[in-house]
Amino acid sequence: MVKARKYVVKNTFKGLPKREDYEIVEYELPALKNGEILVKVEWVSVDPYLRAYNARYPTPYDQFSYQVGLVEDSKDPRFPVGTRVVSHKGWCDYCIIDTNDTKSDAGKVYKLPNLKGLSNSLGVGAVGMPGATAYFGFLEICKPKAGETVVVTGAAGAVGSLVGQIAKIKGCKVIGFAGSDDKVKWLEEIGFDKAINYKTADVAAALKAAAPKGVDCYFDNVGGEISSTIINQMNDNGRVSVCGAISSYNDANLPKAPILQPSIVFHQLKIEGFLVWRWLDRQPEAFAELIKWIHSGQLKPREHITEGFENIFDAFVGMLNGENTGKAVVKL
Ligand SMILES: NC(=O)C1=CN([C@@H]2O[C@H](COP(=O)(O)OP(=O)(O)OC[C@H]3O[C@@H](n4cnc5c(N)ncnc54)[C@H](OP(=O)(O)O)[C@@H]3O)[C@@H](O)[C@H]2O)C=CC1
Ligand SMILES: CCCCCC(=O)/C=C/[C@H]1[C@H](O)CC(=O)[C@@H]1CCCCCCC(=O)O
Repeated sequence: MVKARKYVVKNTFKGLPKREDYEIVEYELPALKNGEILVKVEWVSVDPYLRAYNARYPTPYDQFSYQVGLVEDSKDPRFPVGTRVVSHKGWCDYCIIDTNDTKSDAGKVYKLPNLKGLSNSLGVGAVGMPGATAYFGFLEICKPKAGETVVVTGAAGAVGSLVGQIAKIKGCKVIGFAGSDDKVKWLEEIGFDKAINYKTADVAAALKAAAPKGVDCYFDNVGGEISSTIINQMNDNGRVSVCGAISSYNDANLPKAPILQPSIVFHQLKIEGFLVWRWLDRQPEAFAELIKWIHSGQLKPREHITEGFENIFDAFVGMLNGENTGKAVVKL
């Protein structure tokens, strides 16, 4: 018998999630049935959607999330012992996965792509859901052209830092907004043409100075007032990819932001939201390209690593508070 631990969400969050909203449950895993695998979890992801989706699920529920793990026992010949898998089984140290389970909206378990020597943690980051989000959400919706000006918010995070670097690969001028001077410094080191600390700058004036000819593409990770300010500086036929709205995930009531309709109409903007699942069947294409760019040095994924099962909650809240530069992951 294998003893396992998992985080159970006990409460619907109010504001920033609190430790007492979670309980760590220890239990014994049952024997494997046909079509099941036993996985020792190695990397767990903490992501903004864990906060954003909380109100949709009646409590208690097991904290879902992406994870990378090693198959230690198997009753499915497609996943032999020793295989590394990516699943959405969440914050736990051991789990049993039904390989045919399609219940999770986040998709079925799959084999970790061949990362050709890169860290397996990238399976929940640059070569996982956040990587696919940056790749498809930017390229398919913004359809950037070389020479265009691209703005990214949440620029030093998992998705934003990849979007900015992909935009540079495509020959664009890239401006990023992030929440600290250290993040700004790193973004300029990895090739952003300009990075701006949105907590200390006059956002409208700083953007006007950085993009005097206006903005062609905006990849929106945060929503709220800063997004309205950016959209109000867009050029004719500009494209906005709305990826998320982390500035409001802890708010019970949505904050007000300046009106956008005049800019949308006069500049004939296209504003489109997306969920990365739209391109699930094309995920291997994104992963192959992202791995190639990382190996060639054109894409530098950074990770903010927390160690230990007991520290997953702190890593989650830390990410919501902006402590991460790059992808926030937990090593078990
Ligand atoms: N549509 C889709 O399919 C998907 C959407 N997403 C969305 O993409 C966005 C980025 O996710 P991800 O890259 O994983 O997370 P990040 O790695 O970017 O981590 C979250 C970051 O958000 C920033 N942040 C926190 N509060 C605020 C605030 N009030 N205003 C502005 N920024 C804030 C912090 O950076 P800072 O220090 O700069 O404030 C923090 O580091 C999220 O909105 C997420 O929900 C992610 C995956 C898929
Ligand atoms: C305004 C809220 C926007 C939230 C955007 C966001 O971060 C979305 C993330 C999803 C992404 O499209 C693909 C995912 O895996 C994320 C959602 C996962 C849903 C979990 C469902 C739980 C389950 O069925 O097990």
